[in-house]
Amino acid sequence: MTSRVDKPDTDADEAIRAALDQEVRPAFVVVAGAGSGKTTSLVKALAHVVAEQGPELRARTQQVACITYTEVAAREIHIDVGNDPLVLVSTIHSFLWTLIKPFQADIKQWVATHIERKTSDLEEKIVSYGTRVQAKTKEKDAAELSKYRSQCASIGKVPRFTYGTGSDYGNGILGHEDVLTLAPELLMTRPLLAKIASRKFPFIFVDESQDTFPNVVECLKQIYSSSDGMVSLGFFGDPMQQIYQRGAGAIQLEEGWIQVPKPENFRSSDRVLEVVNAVRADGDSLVQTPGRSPSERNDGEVFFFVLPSDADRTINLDRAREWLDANGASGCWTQSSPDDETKILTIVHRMAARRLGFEGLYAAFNDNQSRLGDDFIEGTAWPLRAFDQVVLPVIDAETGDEGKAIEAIRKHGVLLAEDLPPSSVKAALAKGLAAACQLRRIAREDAPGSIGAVLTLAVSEGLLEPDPRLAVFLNPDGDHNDVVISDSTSSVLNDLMNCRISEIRNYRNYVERSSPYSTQHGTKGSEFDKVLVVIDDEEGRYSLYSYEKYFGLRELSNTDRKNQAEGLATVVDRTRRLFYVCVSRAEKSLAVVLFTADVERARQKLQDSGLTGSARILTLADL
Ligand SMILES: Nc1ncnc2c1ncn2[C@@H]1O[C@H](COP(=O)(O)OP(=O)(O)OP(=O)(O)O)[C@@H](O)[C@H]1O
Repeated sequence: MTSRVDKPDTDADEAIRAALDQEVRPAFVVVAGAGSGKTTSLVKALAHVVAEQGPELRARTQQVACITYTEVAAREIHIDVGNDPLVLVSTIHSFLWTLIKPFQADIKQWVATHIERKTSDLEEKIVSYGTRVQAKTKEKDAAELSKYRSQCASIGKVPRFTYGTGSDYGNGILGHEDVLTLAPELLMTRPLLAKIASRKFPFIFVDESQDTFPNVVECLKQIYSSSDGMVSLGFFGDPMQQIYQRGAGAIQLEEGWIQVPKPENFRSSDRVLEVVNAVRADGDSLVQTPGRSPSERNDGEVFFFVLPSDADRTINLDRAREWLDANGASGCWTQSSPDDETKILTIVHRMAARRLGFEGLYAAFNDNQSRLGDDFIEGTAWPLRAFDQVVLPVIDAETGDEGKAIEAIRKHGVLLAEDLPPSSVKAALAKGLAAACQLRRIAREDAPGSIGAVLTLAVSEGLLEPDPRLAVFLNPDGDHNDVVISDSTSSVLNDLMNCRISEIRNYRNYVERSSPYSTQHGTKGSEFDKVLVVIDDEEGRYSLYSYEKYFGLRELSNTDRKNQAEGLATVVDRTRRLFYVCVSRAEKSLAVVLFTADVERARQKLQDSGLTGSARILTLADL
């Protein structure tokens, strides 16, 4: 087991263990700030259950469930507990699917009702057409209606539903979104299912609970309450770090639940912690105390830069980094090696996209009025999954590691499917390797449109079993012809096809943190020695975030005021939370660079805001 398990115990760890060891197990909620060791406490709790109750749980073929937000986080936690199969660490989607997949009849019924609802909604729309409805819209609606009717006719014949990323009901495939709606609905309405789930998983822990969907939280509560004290349910989260729009935020405690505080911050130096607390003061005003022992504490350092948002941004950002090199106490801020300890956090925007070479991709997702634009910024857009799963592993295999390419094709394609007769394997392999060579050639040439070329080739040669939405886009009359995609999704896919393949790699490097740049979203849960947060609203193009509004440099819109009056999350709340996540990633040193039109006004506002603590605020004149 790794060092997270060996970290010294806190009061919280003792309180959690006491809760886990009770005969009638209470639910508990660990609510604490950034760097307080929530994930560490979760890992210690898992290790405790394995050590104390492992043999009993194994004998009853029960498992300990741990739900995390990403597959990367799931892998890390599983390693922490020695990859013990007793512990099932998974994302929300796959955990929910594990719970419901045996109940195929219930799933089929849900799907039938779901399609019926969509059909009747559309029928209603069609009968109430006004005189101004265009022929194109009528044609589109009629085509959609016939697809729904065809889906309805097919589902009776589906032997078993499986789970992919996008749905194709007629072919028995449920998508991510379906599982997120269907599983909570089944667990809430069928008491037997919740009971069975509680028997299988007597311990259920949720990390990053603030970003878990509210209906999932409700169904976990249902599993807990249906178990009569046999299930231990624990949430580990921080409402201030909720950065996904659909997250639950704070978990409401029910009667008899225990709230476990963790008041310390073990991550950040004193100066950084001062800013972390200042940013939080306007939110829920939770104040953290330094958690490290006096011998391990250090002052650290924080700098704020206010620079003009003109054409010289990139040059001036470099000047700020050079200034930090020369004047900061913590060494080099300018190296661009992936191993370097400086992390540069920017929000995904056109400027970063231009600088890092994925501007076309950025435009495809953000200029088509599609919800996929938000997913792109958050790093979760489904059309890009095919690249992680197959296209990039196959292209990367050029260096001689053909094994990884074959493994990816076997897992995500149809060419090397498990049921392939042994006599056909050799020919299929040869076909796959030839297609892989072609993919690499297209990638090397990297022409505009190479994304469309690689996807079309990977699908037609069976290297990739596409998401049904991508499949119907590429081949409207193919196997997934009943799948409906919206106009905005079609526009995104159209523009995506025209991009260069290198843009995907540049974007991936960026969101996956392997370049010195990271997205402000993708950095959640991580920590770095030195953090540079780059803030640039780019003329206020986003609706979700605005640092200018957050710092009081731009007026709130009428919608913002309306949201505020109704007690809904505003752009300022969302930006504060994102900023909190960013500044709290720093262990030793933090620098914040704000690009803005009126430097002097911004400098003054920052000064008055109290957010900068005792940090220096510098402008171009100081560099
Ligand atoms: N009890 C402890 N004693 C000393 N160091 C600790 C302790 N618990 C955690 N740490 C260290 O503090 C840092 C933050 O821990 P961890 O990632 O678990 O916090 P977190 O609350 O989950 O963070 P965040 O919410 O910001 O992602 C890590 O470097 C971890 O090793």
